[in-house]
Amino acid sequence: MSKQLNSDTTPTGNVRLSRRKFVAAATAVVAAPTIVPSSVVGANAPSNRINVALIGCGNQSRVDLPSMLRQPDAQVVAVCDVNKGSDGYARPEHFLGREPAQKKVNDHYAEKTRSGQFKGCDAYADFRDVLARDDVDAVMIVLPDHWHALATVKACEAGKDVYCQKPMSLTIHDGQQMIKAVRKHGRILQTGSQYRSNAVVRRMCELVRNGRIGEVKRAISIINGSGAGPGPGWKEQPVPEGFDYDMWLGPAPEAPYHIYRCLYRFRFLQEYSGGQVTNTGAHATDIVQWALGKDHTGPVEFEHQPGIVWPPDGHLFTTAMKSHFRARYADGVEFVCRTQEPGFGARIEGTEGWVQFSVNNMKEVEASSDAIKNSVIGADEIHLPVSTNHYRNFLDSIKSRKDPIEPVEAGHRTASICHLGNIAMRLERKLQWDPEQEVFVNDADANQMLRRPYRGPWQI
Ligand SMILES: NC(=O)C1=CN([C@@H]2O[C@H](COP(=O)(O)OP(=O)(O)OC[C@H]3O[C@@H](n4cnc5c(N)ncnc54)[C@H](OP(=O)(O)O)[C@@H]3O)[C@@H](O)[C@H]2O)C=CC1
Ligand SMILES: O=C1CO[C@H](CO)[C@@H](O)[C@@H]1O
Repeated sequence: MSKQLNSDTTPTGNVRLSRRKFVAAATAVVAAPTIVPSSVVGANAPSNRINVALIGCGNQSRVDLPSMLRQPDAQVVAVCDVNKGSDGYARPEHFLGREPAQKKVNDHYAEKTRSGQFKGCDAYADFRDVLARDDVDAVMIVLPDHWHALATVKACEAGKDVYCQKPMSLTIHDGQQMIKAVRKHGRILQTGSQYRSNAVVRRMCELVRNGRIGEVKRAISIINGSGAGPGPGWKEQPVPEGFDYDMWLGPAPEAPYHIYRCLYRFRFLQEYSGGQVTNTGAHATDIVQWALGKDHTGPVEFEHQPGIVWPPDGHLFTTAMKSHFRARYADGVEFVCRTQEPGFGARIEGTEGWVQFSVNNMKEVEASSDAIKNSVIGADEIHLPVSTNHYRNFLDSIKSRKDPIEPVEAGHRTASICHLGNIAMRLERKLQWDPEQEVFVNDADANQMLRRPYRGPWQI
Protein backbone atom coordinates (compact mmCIF):
# COMPACT_ATOMS: atom_id res chain seq x y z
CA MET A 1 0.00 0.00 0.00
CA SER A 2 1.38 3.42 -0.84
CA LYS A 3 2.34 5.95 1.78
CA GLN A 4 -0.55 8.08 0.54
CA LEU A 5 -3.10 5.41 1.29
CA ASN A 6 -1.67 4.90 4.76
CA SER A 7 -1.55 8.56 5.45
CA ASP A 8 -5.12 9.41 6.22
CA THR A 9 -4.81 12.63 8.18
CA THR A 10 -5.66 15.89 6.49
CA PRO A 11 -3.98 19.21 7.24
CA THR A 12 -6.97 20.06 9.38
CA GLY A 13 -6.75 16.82 11.30
CA ASN A 14 -9.71 15.12 9.64
CA VAL A 15 -9.66 11.57 8.43
CA ARG A 16 -8.88 11.68 4.75
CA LEU A 17 -10.92 9.99 2.11
CA SER A 18 -10.66 10.99 -1.51
CA ARG A 19 -13.66 12.78 -2.95
CA ARG A 20 -14.53 9.74 -5.05
CA LYS A 21 -14.07 7.28 -2.23
CA PHE A 22 -16.08 9.48 0.14
CA VAL A 23 -18.99 9.68 -2.25
CA ALA A 24 -18.72 5.95 -2.95
CA ALA A 25 -18.74 5.19 0.78
CA ALA A 26 -21.64 7.54 1.42
CA THR A 27 -23.72 6.06 -1.36
CA ALA A 28 -22.91 2.51 -0.30
CA VAL A 29 -24.56 3.08 3.08
CA VAL A 30 -27.62 4.97 1.86
CA ALA A 31 -28.70 4.61 -1.71
CA ALA A 32 -29.35 8.36 -2.09
CA PRO A 33 -28.52 11.19 -2.25
CA THR A 34 -25.29 10.82 -4.24
CA ILE A 35 -24.35 14.44 -3.58
CA VAL A 36 -23.37 15.00 0.02
CA PRO A 37 -24.65 18.43 1.13
CA SER A 38 -21.94 20.78 2.36
CA SER A 39 -24.10 21.59 5.38
CA VAL A 40 -23.41 18.02 6.52
CA VAL A 41 -19.74 17.75 5.66
CA GLY A 42 -18.51 21.35 5.78
CA ALA A 43 -17.24 23.50 2.95
CA ASN A 44 -13.83 21.86 2.63
CA ALA A 45 -14.69 18.37 3.68
CA PRO A 46 -13.35 15.46 1.63
CA SER A 47 -16.41 15.34 -0.60
CA ASN A 48 -15.64 18.88 -1.78
CA ARG A 49 -11.90 18.61 -1.84
CA ILE A 50 -10.01 18.10 -5.06
CA ASN A 51 -6.93 15.92 -4.85
CA VAL A 52 -4.26 17.33 -7.13
CA ALA A 53 -0.94 15.93 -8.33
CA LEU A 54 1.88 18.07 -9.70
CA ILE A 55 3.74 16.52 -12.64
CA GLY A 56 6.95 18.41 -13.31
CA CYS A 57 8.72 20.07 -10.38
CA GLY A 58 10.96 22.53 -12.23
CA ASN A 59 11.05 26.27 -12.73
CA GLN A 60 7.33 26.98 -13.23
CA SER A 61 6.35 24.64 -10.41
CA ARG A 62 7.66 27.39 -8.14
CA VAL A 63 4.58 29.35 -9.23
CA ASP A 64 2.04 26.61 -9.89
CA LEU A 65 2.61 24.62 -6.71
CA PRO A 66 2.23 27.47 -4.16
CA SER A 67 -0.73 28.78 -6.16
CA MET A 68 -2.48 25.43 -5.83
CA LEU A 69 -1.50 25.04 -2.18
CA ARG A 70 -3.24 28.34 -1.48
CA GLN A 71 -6.57 26.98 -2.70
CA PRO A 72 -8.54 25.82 0.35
CA ASP A 73 -10.49 23.12 -1.46
CA ALA A 74 -7.48 21.53 -3.17
CA GLN A 75 -5.05 19.12 -1.62
CA VAL A 76 -1.77 18.31 -3.30
CA VAL A 77 -1.38 14.59 -2.68
CA ALA A 78 1.48 13.76 -5.05
CA VAL A 79 4.38 15.30 -6.90
CA CYS A 80 6.32 13.77 -9.78
CA ASP A 81 9.58 14.55 -11.50
CA VAL A 82 12.22 12.54 -13.32
CA ASN A 83 14.70 14.41 -11.18
CA LYS A 84 15.02 13.46 -7.54
CA GLY A 85 16.41 16.88 -6.78
CA SER A 86 19.24 19.05 -7.93
CA ASP A 87 20.26 22.65 -8.19
CA GLY A 88 20.93 24.87 -11.16
CA TYR A 89 17.46 25.15 -12.61
CA ALA A 90 16.45 28.57 -13.95
CA ARG A 91 19.17 30.05 -11.73
CA PRO A 92 22.10 28.33 -10.00
CA GLU A 93 20.59 28.68 -6.54
CA HIS A 94 17.36 26.90 -7.46
CA PHE A 95 17.09 23.52 -5.83
CA LEU A 96 14.16 21.75 -7.43
CA GLY A 97 12.91 18.26 -8.31
CA ARG A 98 10.46 15.83 -6.73
CA GLU A 99 11.97 15.63 -3.23
CA PRO A 100 12.18 19.39 -2.66
CA ALA A 101 8.63 19.71 -4.03
CA GLN A 102 7.38 16.95 -1.75
CA LYS A 103 8.99 18.67 1.22
CA LYS A 104 7.42 21.96 0.26
CA VAL A 105 3.96 20.38 0.20
CA ASN A 106 4.40 18.48 3.45
CA ASP A 107 5.82 21.56 5.20
CA HIS A 108 2.91 23.65 3.97
CA TYR A 109 0.28 21.27 5.32
CA ALA A 110 2.25 20.56 8.49
CA GLU A 111 1.96 24.22 9.42
CA LYS A 112 -1.80 23.79 9.48
CA THR A 113 -1.85 20.75 11.74
CA ARG A 114 -1.87 20.82 15.52
CA SER A 115 1.02 18.38 15.64
CA GLY A 116 3.04 20.41 13.13
CA GLN A 117 3.64 17.22 11.17
CA PHE A 118 2.40 16.01 7.82
CA LYS A 119 3.74 13.40 5.46
CA GLY A 120 0.82 12.84 3.13
CA CYS A 121 2.33 13.96 -0.15
CA ASP A 122 3.98 11.21 -2.19
CA ALA A 123 6.79 11.66 -4.67
CA TYR A 124 6.99 9.75 -7.95
CA ALA A 125 9.51 9.46 -10.76
CA ASP A 126 7.04 8.09 -13.34
CA PHE A 127 3.84 10.04 -14.01
CA ARG A 128 2.05 6.82 -14.95
CA ASP A 129 2.20 5.81 -11.28
CA VAL A 130 0.46 9.06 -10.40
CA LEU A 131 -2.24 8.46 -12.99
CA ALA A 132 -2.80 4.95 -11.67
CA ARG A 133 -3.92 6.38 -8.33
CA ASP A 134 -7.64 6.28 -7.89
CA ASP A 135 -7.68 9.15 -5.42
CA VAL A 136 -6.05 11.73 -7.71
CA ASP A 137 -8.74 13.96 -9.25
CA ALA A 138 -6.61 16.39 -11.22
CA VAL A 139 -3.06 16.81 -12.45
CA MET A 140 -1.00 19.90 -13.18
CA ILE A 141 1.24 19.18 -16.15
CA VAL A 142 4.25 21.46 -15.78
CA LEU A 143 6.54 19.49 -18.05
CA PRO A 144 8.63 20.51 -21.05
CA ASP A 145 6.45 20.97 -24.12
CA HIS A 146 7.34 17.66 -25.76
CA TRP A 147 5.53 15.90 -22.91
CA HIS A 148 2.34 17.98 -22.78
CA ALA A 149 0.25 15.95 -25.21
CA LEU A 150 1.28 12.50 -24.01
CA ALA A 151 0.80 13.30 -20.36
CA THR A 152 -2.53 15.03 -21.06
CA VAL A 153 -3.93 12.19 -23.18
CA LYS A 154 -2.91 9.59 -20.62
CA ALA A 155 -4.30 11.69 -17.79
CA CYS A 156 -7.64 12.00 -19.59
CA GLU A 157 -7.71 8.25 -20.22
CA ALA A 158 -7.15 7.77 -16.49
CA GLY A 159 -10.11 10.06 -15.73
CA LYS A 160 -8.12 13.02 -14.43
CA ASP A 161 -8.82 16.70 -15.06
CA VAL A 162 -5.83 18.59 -16.38
CA TYR A 163 -4.14 21.95 -15.90
CA CYS A 164 -1.68 21.88 -18.81
CA GLN A 165 1.00 24.50 -19.05
CA LYS A 166 1.36 26.65 -22.15
CA PRO A 167 2.15 26.25 -24.99
CA MET A 168 -0.51 23.59 -24.91
CA SER A 169 1.12 21.41 -27.56
CA LEU A 170 4.34 20.78 -29.45
CA THR A 171 2.64 20.17 -32.82
CA ILE A 172 -0.73 20.58 -34.50
CA HIS A 173 -1.25 16.81 -34.32
CA ASP A 174 -0.57 16.81 -30.57
CA GLY A 175 -3.15 19.52 -30.01
CA GLN A 176 -5.75 17.61 -32.00
CA GLN A 177 -5.13 14.48 -29.93
CA MET A 178 -5.47 16.49 -26.75
CA ILE A 179 -8.85 17.87 -27.82
CA LYS A 180 -10.04 14.37 -28.70
CA ALA A 181 -8.93 12.96 -25.37
CA VAL A 182 -10.46 15.76 -23.30
CA ARG A 183 -13.80 15.55 -25.07
CA LYS A 184 -13.93 11.75 -25.35
CA HIS A 185 -13.33 11.28 -21.64
CA GLY A 186 -15.39 14.28 -20.52
CA ARG A 187 -12.46 15.96 -18.77
CA ILE A 188 -11.77 19.57 -17.84
CA LEU A 189 -8.62 21.08 -19.32
CA GLN A 190 -7.32 24.50 -18.41
CA THR A 191 -4.45 25.75 -20.57
CA GLY A 192 -1.82 27.47 -18.42
CA SER A 193 -2.18 30.80 -20.23
CA GLN A 194 -2.88 32.74 -17.09
CA TYR A 195 -3.15 36.14 -18.74
CA ARG A 196 -6.78 35.26 -19.43
CA SER A 197 -7.23 35.59 -15.70
CA ASN A 198 -5.68 39.06 -15.65
CA ALA A 199 -8.04 42.05 -15.33
CA VAL A 200 -5.91 44.36 -17.52
CA VAL A 201 -5.83 41.83 -20.34
CA ARG A 202 -9.57 41.29 -20.07
CA ARG A 203 -10.16 45.05 -20.19
CA MET A 204 -7.98 45.37 -23.29
CA CYS A 205 -9.85 42.56 -25.01
CA GLU A 206 -13.21 44.08 -24.09
CA LEU A 207 -12.16 47.45 -25.53
CA VAL A 208 -11.36 45.71 -28.81
CA ARG A 209 -14.48 43.56 -28.81
CA ASN A 210 -16.66 46.63 -28.22
CA GLY A 211 -15.21 48.57 -31.13
CA ARG A 212 -13.30 51.22 -29.15
CA ILE A 213 -10.41 51.10 -31.64
CA GLY A 214 -12.75 50.99 -34.62
CA GLU A 215 -12.41 48.24 -37.16
CA VAL A 216 -9.50 45.96 -36.25
CA LYS A 217 -6.73 46.05 -38.85
CA ARG A 218 -3.66 44.49 -37.27
CA ALA A 219 -2.70 42.47 -34.19
CA ILE A 220 0.89 42.20 -32.99
CA SER A 221 2.24 39.46 -30.79
CA ILE A 222 5.39 40.90 -29.23
CA ILE A 223 7.85 38.28 -28.03
CA ASN A 224 11.31 38.08 -26.51
CA GLY A 225 14.56 37.03 -28.13
CA SER A 226 16.85 34.22 -27.00
CA GLY A 227 20.48 33.13 -27.21
CA ALA A 228 22.38 30.45 -29.07
CA GLY A 229 23.37 28.30 -26.08
CA PRO A 230 26.64 26.41 -25.82
CA GLY A 231 28.83 27.02 -28.87
CA PRO A 232 30.51 24.71 -31.39
CA GLY A 233 32.37 21.88 -29.73
CA TRP A 234 30.01 21.66 -26.78
CA LYS A 235 30.54 18.35 -25.06
CA GLU A 236 28.21 15.72 -23.77
CA GLN A 237 28.00 15.83 -19.97
CA PRO A 238 27.46 12.99 -17.50
CA VAL A 239 23.82 12.51 -16.57
CA PRO A 240 23.40 13.72 -12.96
CA GLU A 241 22.69 11.13 -10.31
CA GLY A 242 19.02 10.75 -9.52
CA PHE A 243 17.92 11.98 -12.94
CA ASP A 244 16.11 9.65 -15.38
CA TYR A 245 17.31 11.25 -18.61
CA ASP A 246 15.71 8.65 -20.87
CA MET A 247 12.34 9.46 -19.34
CA TRP A 248 13.07 13.18 -19.68
CA LEU A 249 13.60 12.62 -23.43
CA GLY A 250 10.49 10.41 -23.60
CA PRO A 251 9.00 10.76 -27.10
CA ALA A 252 11.88 12.94 -28.35
CA PRO A 253 14.88 11.53 -30.25
CA GLU A 254 17.87 10.19 -28.34
CA ALA A 255 20.45 12.91 -27.76
CA PRO A 256 23.61 13.40 -25.68
CA TYR A 257 22.95 14.92 -22.28
CA HIS A 258 23.83 18.53 -21.58
CA ILE A 259 22.37 20.59 -18.76
CA TYR A 260 21.40 23.27 -21.29
CA ARG A 261 19.14 20.75 -23.02
CA CYS A 262 16.99 20.40 -19.91
CA LEU A 263 16.09 22.63 -16.96
CA TYR A 264 14.21 25.50 -18.54
CA ARG A 265 16.42 25.77 -21.65
CA PHE A 266 14.61 22.97 -23.51
CA ARG A 267 12.57 25.86 -24.91
CA PHE A 268 15.36 26.71 -27.29
CA LEU A 269 15.78 23.29 -28.92
CA GLN A 270 13.36 22.36 -31.68
CA GLU A 271 12.97 18.78 -30.48
CA TYR A 272 11.22 19.92 -27.32
CA SER A 273 9.71 23.32 -28.01
CA GLY A 274 9.39 26.21 -30.43
CA GLY A 275 11.66 28.87 -28.94
CA GLN A 276 10.25 32.23 -27.93
CA VAL A 277 7.50 31.93 -30.56
CA THR A 278 5.87 29.26 -28.37
CA ASN A 279 7.29 30.50 -25.07
CA THR A 280 6.43 34.16 -24.47
CA GLY A 281 4.66 33.97 -27.83
CA ALA A 282 2.10 31.54 -26.42
CA HIS A 283 1.01 34.25 -23.95
CA ALA A 284 1.12 37.15 -26.39
CA THR A 285 -0.68 35.24 -29.15
CA ASP A 286 -3.28 33.98 -26.73
CA ILE A 287 -4.13 37.56 -25.75
CA VAL A 288 -4.49 38.44 -29.45
CA GLN A 289 -6.79 35.48 -30.04
CA TRP A 290 -8.97 36.47 -27.11
CA ALA A 291 -9.10 40.11 -28.16
CA LEU A 292 -10.11 39.14 -31.69
CA GLY A 293 -12.61 36.51 -30.54
CA LYS A 294 -11.05 33.81 -32.68
CA ASP A 295 -10.71 30.96 -30.21
CA HIS A 296 -12.15 28.42 -32.62
CA THR A 297 -10.23 29.40 -35.72
CA GLY A 298 -6.96 30.89 -36.92
CA PRO A 299 -5.32 32.74 -39.78
CA VAL A 300 -5.45 31.47 -43.37
CA GLU A 301 -1.99 32.59 -44.46
CA PHE A 302 1.46 32.59 -42.86
CA GLU A 303 4.69 34.11 -44.15
CA HIS A 304 8.22 34.62 -42.81
CA GLN A 305 9.44 38.21 -42.57
CA PRO A 306 12.87 39.89 -42.64
CA GLY A 307 15.02 39.97 -39.52
CA ILE A 308 14.85 36.34 -38.40
CA VAL A 309 18.08 35.26 -36.70
CA TRP A 310 18.97 31.59 -36.15
CA PRO A 311 21.71 30.28 -33.86
CA PRO A 312 24.98 29.90 -35.80
CA ASP A 313 25.94 26.36 -36.86
CA GLY A 314 27.26 24.09 -34.14
CA HIS A 315 25.40 25.72 -31.25
CA LEU A 316 23.20 23.58 -29.06
CA PHE A 317 20.12 25.76 -29.44
CA THR A 318 18.16 25.48 -32.68
CA THR A 319 15.16 27.79 -32.36
CA ALA A 320 15.08 31.35 -33.71
CA MET A 321 16.96 33.91 -31.62
CA LYS A 322 14.93 36.66 -33.27
CA SER A 323 11.58 35.85 -34.84
CA HIS A 324 9.37 37.57 -37.33
CA PHE A 325 6.39 36.30 -39.27
CA ARG A 326 3.07 37.62 -40.45
CA ALA A 327 -0.29 35.98 -40.94
CA ARG A 328 -3.71 36.96 -42.18
CA TYR A 329 -7.15 35.94 -40.92
CA ALA A 330 -9.96 35.23 -43.37
CA ASP A 331 -11.59 38.59 -42.51
CA GLY A 332 -8.44 40.41 -43.61
CA VAL A 333 -7.04 41.20 -40.14
CA GLU A 334 -3.24 41.06 -40.19
CA PHE A 335 -1.30 39.24 -37.49
CA VAL A 336 2.36 39.91 -36.83
CA CYS A 337 4.65 38.11 -34.43
CA ARG A 338 8.04 39.73 -33.83
CA THR A 339 10.86 39.89 -31.35
CA GLN A 340 10.91 43.21 -29.58
CA GLU A 341 12.61 43.65 -26.23
CA PRO A 342 12.26 44.32 -23.34
CA GLY A 343 9.19 42.19 -22.72
CA PHE A 344 6.31 40.41 -24.34
CA GLY A 345 2.86 41.80 -24.96
CA ALA A 346 0.05 42.22 -27.41
CA ARG A 347 -1.01 45.24 -29.44
CA ILE A 348 -4.18 45.58 -31.45
CA GLU A 349 -4.53 48.36 -34.02
CA GLY A 350 -7.77 49.57 -35.56
CA THR A 351 -9.13 52.37 -37.72
CA GLU A 352 -9.75 54.56 -34.62
CA GLY A 353 -6.67 53.84 -32.53
CA TRP A 354 -4.75 51.09 -30.74
CA VAL A 355 -4.57 49.31 -27.40
CA GLN A 356 -1.67 47.40 -25.95
CA PHE A 357 -0.88 45.10 -23.04
CA SER A 358 2.71 44.79 -21.96
CA VAL A 359 4.10 42.41 -19.36
CA ASN A 360 6.23 45.33 -18.17
CA ASN A 361 3.14 47.38 -17.39
CA MET A 362 0.68 45.05 -15.75
CA LYS A 363 -1.21 47.94 -14.13
CA GLU A 364 -3.11 49.34 -17.09
CA VAL A 365 -4.01 49.04 -20.71
CA GLU A 366 -1.93 51.33 -22.91
CA ALA A 367 -3.96 53.09 -25.59
CA SER A 368 -3.61 55.64 -28.36
CA SER A 369 -5.89 58.08 -26.48
CA ASP A 370 -7.28 58.68 -23.02
CA ALA A 371 -10.76 58.46 -24.50
CA ILE A 372 -10.11 54.84 -25.44
CA LYS A 373 -8.20 54.04 -22.28
CA ASN A 374 -10.87 55.42 -19.94
CA SER A 375 -13.90 54.41 -21.95
CA VAL A 376 -16.63 52.75 -19.91
CA ILE A 377 -18.07 49.50 -21.20
CA GLY A 378 -21.82 49.59 -20.77
CA ALA A 379 -23.92 46.89 -19.21
CA ASP A 380 -25.46 46.00 -22.56
CA GLU A 381 -22.10 45.67 -24.32
CA ILE A 382 -19.82 42.64 -24.69
CA HIS A 383 -18.39 41.41 -21.40
CA LEU A 384 -15.92 38.55 -21.43
CA PRO A 385 -16.06 35.78 -18.84
CA VAL A 386 -14.38 36.83 -15.62
CA SER A 387 -11.60 34.82 -14.03
CA THR A 388 -9.38 36.50 -11.47
CA ASN A 389 -7.26 33.48 -10.63
CA HIS A 390 -6.38 30.83 -13.19
CA TYR A 391 -6.04 28.00 -10.64
CA ARG A 392 -9.29 28.95 -8.90
CA ASN A 393 -11.00 29.02 -12.27
CA PHE A 394 -9.68 25.49 -12.97
CA LEU A 395 -10.96 24.14 -9.64
CA ASP A 396 -14.34 25.83 -10.13
CA SER A 397 -14.59 24.16 -13.53
CA ILE A 398 -13.79 20.79 -12.05
CA LYS A 399 -16.73 21.25 -9.71
CA SER A 400 -19.18 22.72 -12.21
CA ARG A 401 -18.00 20.47 -15.11
CA LYS A 402 -18.18 23.58 -17.30
CA ASP A 403 -15.25 24.70 -19.45
CA PRO A 404 -12.66 26.95 -17.81
CA ILE A 405 -11.50 30.32 -19.14
CA GLU A 406 -8.97 28.69 -21.51
CA PRO A 407 -10.35 25.33 -22.64
CA VAL A 408 -8.45 22.86 -24.78
CA GLU A 409 -9.76 24.17 -28.11
CA ALA A 410 -8.64 27.73 -27.33
CA GLY A 411 -5.24 26.51 -26.16
CA HIS A 412 -4.91 24.51 -29.37
CA ARG A 413 -5.71 27.44 -31.66
CA THR A 414 -3.24 29.70 -29.88
CA ALA A 415 -0.47 27.09 -29.97
CA SER A 416 -1.33 26.38 -33.63
CA ILE A 417 -0.54 29.96 -34.65
CA CYS A 418 2.84 29.66 -32.94
CA HIS A 419 3.61 26.32 -34.62
CA LEU A 420 2.46 27.48 -38.07
CA GLY A 421 4.49 30.66 -37.78
CA ASN A 422 7.54 28.61 -36.85
CA ILE A 423 6.99 26.41 -39.90
CA ALA A 424 6.73 29.45 -42.19
CA MET A 425 9.95 30.85 -40.70
CA ARG A 426 11.74 27.54 -41.31
CA LEU A 427 10.47 27.01 -44.84
CA GLU A 428 10.91 30.68 -45.73
CA ARG A 429 7.84 30.85 -47.90
CA LYS A 430 4.24 31.98 -47.87
CA LEU A 431 1.90 29.19 -46.75
CA GLN A 432 -1.86 28.95 -47.16
CA TRP A 433 -3.60 27.37 -44.18
CA ASP A 434 -7.06 25.86 -43.98
CA PRO A 435 -8.16 26.41 -40.36
CA GLU A 436 -11.20 24.14 -40.78
CA GLN A 437 -9.36 21.08 -42.06
CA GLU A 438 -6.14 22.10 -40.29
CA VAL A 439 -3.92 21.44 -43.29
CA PHE A 440 -1.68 23.58 -45.47
CA VAL A 441 -3.12 23.99 -48.94
CA ASN A 442 -1.05 22.18 -51.60
CA ASP A 443 2.15 21.97 -49.62
CA ALA A 444 3.25 18.44 -48.76
CA ASP A 445 6.52 19.54 -47.11
CA ALA A 446 4.74 21.93 -44.79
CA ASN A 447 2.07 19.35 -43.98
CA GLN A 448 4.78 16.90 -42.94
CA MET A 449 5.75 19.35 -40.23
CA LEU A 450 2.36 19.21 -38.54
CA ARG A 451 3.41 16.20 -36.49
CA ARG A 452 6.61 14.55 -35.34
CA PRO A 453 7.66 10.93 -35.14
CA TYR A 454 7.65 9.85 -31.52
CA ARG A 455 10.22 7.53 -30.01
CA GLY A 456 9.63 3.99 -28.74
CA PRO A 457 6.45 3.27 -26.82
CA TRP A 458 5.47 6.94 -26.59
CA GLN A 459 2.72 7.24 -29.17
CA ILE A 460 -0.56 9.07 -29.29
N1 LIG B 1 2.43 30.00 -17.63
C1 LIG B 1 3.63 30.52 -17.45
O1 LIG B 1 3.78 31.72 -17.20
C2 LIG B 1 4.82 29.64 -17.56
C3 LIG B 1 4.71 28.41 -18.13
N2 LIG B 1 5.79 27.61 -18.25
C4 LIG B 1 5.63 26.32 -18.91
O2 LIG B 1 5.82 25.28 -17.96
C5 LIG B 1 6.41 24.15 -18.59
C6 LIG B 1 7.64 23.75 -17.80
O3 LIG B 1 8.60 24.78 -17.89
P1 LIG B 1 9.69 25.03 -16.78
O4 LIG B 1 9.13 24.72 -15.45
O5 LIG B 1 10.24 26.36 -17.01
O6 LIG B 1 10.76 23.92 -17.19
P2 LIG B 1 11.73 23.07 -16.28
O7 LIG B 1 12.64 22.34 -17.17
O8 LIG B 1 12.35 23.96 -15.24
O9 LIG B 1 10.75 22.11 -15.53
C7 LIG B 1 10.20 20.95 -16.10
C8 LIG B 1 10.31 19.85 -15.07
O10 LIG B 1 9.76 18.65 -15.55
C9 LIG B 1 10.70 17.60 -15.33
N3 LIG B 1 10.42 16.53 -16.27
C10 LIG B 1 10.79 16.42 -17.56
N4 LIG B 1 10.25 15.32 -18.11
C11 LIG B 1 9.54 14.71 -17.15
C12 LIG B 1 8.74 13.54 -17.10
N5 LIG B 1 8.56 12.76 -18.14
N6 LIG B 1 8.14 13.22 -15.92
C13 LIG B 1 8.29 14.00 -14.83
N7 LIG B 1 9.06 15.11 -14.82
C14 LIG B 1 9.66 15.47 -15.97
C15 LIG B 1 12.02 18.27 -15.49
O11 LIG B 1 13.05 17.50 -14.98
P3 LIG B 1 14.54 18.13 -14.90
O12 LIG B 1 14.52 19.11 -13.81
O13 LIG B 1 15.45 17.09 -14.52
O14 LIG B 1 14.82 18.71 -16.23
C16 LIG B 1 11.77 19.58 -14.75
O15 LIG B 1 11.93 19.44 -13.36
C17 LIG B 1 6.71 24.57 -20.02
O16 LIG B 1 5.74 24.07 -20.88
C18 LIG B 1 6.66 26.09 -19.98
O17 LIG B 1 6.27 26.67 -21.19
C19 LIG B 1 6.99 27.97 -17.76
C20 LIG B 1 7.18 29.20 -17.19
C21 LIG B 1 6.11 30.16 -17.05
O1 LIG C 1 5.70 31.56 -19.85
C1 LIG C 1 6.64 32.20 -19.42
C2 LIG C 1 6.44 33.53 -18.86
O2 LIG C 1 7.49 34.40 -19.05
C3 LIG C 1 8.80 33.90 -18.90
C4 LIG C 1 9.78 34.98 -19.18
O3 LIG C 1 9.47 36.14 -18.52
C5 LIG C 1 8.95 32.69 -19.77
O4 LIG C 1 10.24 32.23 -19.85
C6 LIG C 1 8.00 31.66 -19.37
O5 LIG C 1 8.09 30.48 -20.07
